Amino acid sequence: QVGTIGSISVRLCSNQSAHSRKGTVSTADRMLRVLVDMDGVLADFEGGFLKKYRARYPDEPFIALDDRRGFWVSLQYGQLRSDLCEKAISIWESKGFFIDLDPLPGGVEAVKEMARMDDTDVFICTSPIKHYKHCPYEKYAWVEKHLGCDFLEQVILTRDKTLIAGDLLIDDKPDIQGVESTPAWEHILFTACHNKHLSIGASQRRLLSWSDDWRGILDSKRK
Ligand SMILES: Cc1cn([C@H]2C[C@H](OP(=O)(O)O)[C@@H](CO)O2)c(=O)[nH]c1=O
Ligand SMILES: [Mg+2]
Repeated sequence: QVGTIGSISVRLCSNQSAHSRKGTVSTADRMLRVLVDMDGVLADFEGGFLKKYRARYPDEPFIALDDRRGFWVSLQYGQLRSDLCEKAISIWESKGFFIDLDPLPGGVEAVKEMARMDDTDVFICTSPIKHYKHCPYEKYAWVEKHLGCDFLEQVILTRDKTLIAGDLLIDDKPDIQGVESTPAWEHILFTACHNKHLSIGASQRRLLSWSDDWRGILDSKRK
């Protein structure tokens, strides 16, 4: 089905939910629930940022991906030169930034495979930036573009991931905090340019990339 919103033509999805595809609410307790982060895990935020920053500010210094340290891009740019903090922010606040992000290798395929697995529910759990003019819309549009419109059912937008109950959260942010001090999920740190040098606690697990053994990590949580 095709419809229009203003001048934008959109495909209309069926109303079928994940539950009607995979079972009923009463079986939900034996389903493995996997929460997959978006930026830095499925979508190449860091690569997309650097490409657009260099195109917009060709005469300004930049930080090569290999030299990135710390989760917040604007913090490291601000340390390089204080006015570069605002310039960095201007990139991801611009129209088109989030929708244009390239998929990270293997991510889309892995999430599609998870969704097809028995006893497995997969959700994309992502935080929008507070400059909301483009980002929330474009995050949904990215999911539709790369995973298909049925996958829009699986999108969770939240600034506080500790409130979301799941068995696993695969996320590139090293410290995930919020109002819930004991989140239900185990955080699997997805390796990214900004976190690869970090030493993590003995009990924390990493996923080095989507070529790493994500199926083994899911199996380790099955009851
Ligand atoms: C500002 C900033 C945002 N982000 C991502 C993380 C969040 O998406 P996600 O939850 O999908 O990883 C989103 C809002 O902060 O943008 C970075 O990865 N690095 C940054 O420096
Ligand atoms: Mg992320």
